[in-house]
Amino acid sequence: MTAPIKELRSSRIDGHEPAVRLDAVSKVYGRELLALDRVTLSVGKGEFVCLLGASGCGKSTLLNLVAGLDRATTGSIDTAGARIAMMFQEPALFPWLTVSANIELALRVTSSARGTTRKERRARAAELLEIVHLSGFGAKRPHELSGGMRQRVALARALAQDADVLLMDEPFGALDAMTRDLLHDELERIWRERQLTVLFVTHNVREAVRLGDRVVLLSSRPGTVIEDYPVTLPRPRRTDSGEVAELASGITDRLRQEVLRHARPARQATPAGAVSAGAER
Ligand SMILES: Nc1ncnc2c1ncn2[C@@H]1O[C@H](COP(=O)(O)OP(=O)(O)OP(=O)(O)O)[C@@H](O)[C@H]1O
Repeated sequence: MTAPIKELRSSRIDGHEPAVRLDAVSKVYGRELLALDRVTLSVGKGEFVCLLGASGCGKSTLLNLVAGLDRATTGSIDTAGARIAMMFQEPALFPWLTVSANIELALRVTSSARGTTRKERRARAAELLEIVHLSGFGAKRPHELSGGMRQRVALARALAQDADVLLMDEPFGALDAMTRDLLHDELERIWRERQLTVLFVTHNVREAVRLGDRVVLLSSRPGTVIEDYPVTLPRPRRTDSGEVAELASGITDRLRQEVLRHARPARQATPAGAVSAGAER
């Protein structure tokens, strides 16, 4: 029998050895657009941290900086030599390649798979497809799959990179609630089995509570950490459970307060409807 997830997790999280550490990180775009303002945040090895905040508060910016796709203006980011993979709302698969070939391509540039033969990469791709419950779909093209299946392929491709840290930017934002629920279960299983560290951006407060060990709230732009909620509810959780709803409701109130605080002066200066509704989603 497998041990309850809570027990398995605690031994890895209690040490709090950081996998990702941001220290007073600021990001200025151009001359004066301050997107992030002295963000300090630590994500422990094996921890699942969800990042919430109003639209435009700098969540994607933060992930891009951690991924090394862009540089912080000031402050420091330490990823302790971790291998990092990123997943977006769009699966961004190559449409002319089969599902298997999309994953094999990722394997070709992964150091641990370097020097392997095509046959070995194909076998490894089949294993990864099995992990995301897509056995038998390797020969399909992306357009033959549903949105949820394409996101599973994107997840398999991220796993192909042998990552320790998975950065996820609203990966399930475009999916229907049922598909999203299934993917939550699968992501949780994979996170546990592969001992991943996950930093997960979402606009959906219940999704954050469903998945996270912690839910970190950023202020409206410039983004800075304003709350850090530990989520101690036992796993697996259900998005529609009373406990998840209760905690999510408290976080939503805080988020709404923050959005309104920021929106009031903007309302006077911008046309009606221009104020973000990010917190409502
Ligand atoms: N490459 C860029 N150049 C200039 N400004 C940028 C760039 N990327 C983001 N910004 C600006 O930085 C701010 C933060 O953007 P970012 O995309 O990180 O926010 P977000 O919280 O991820 O938004 P959303 O929730 O809507 O996806 C926004 O005002 C955005 O317009």
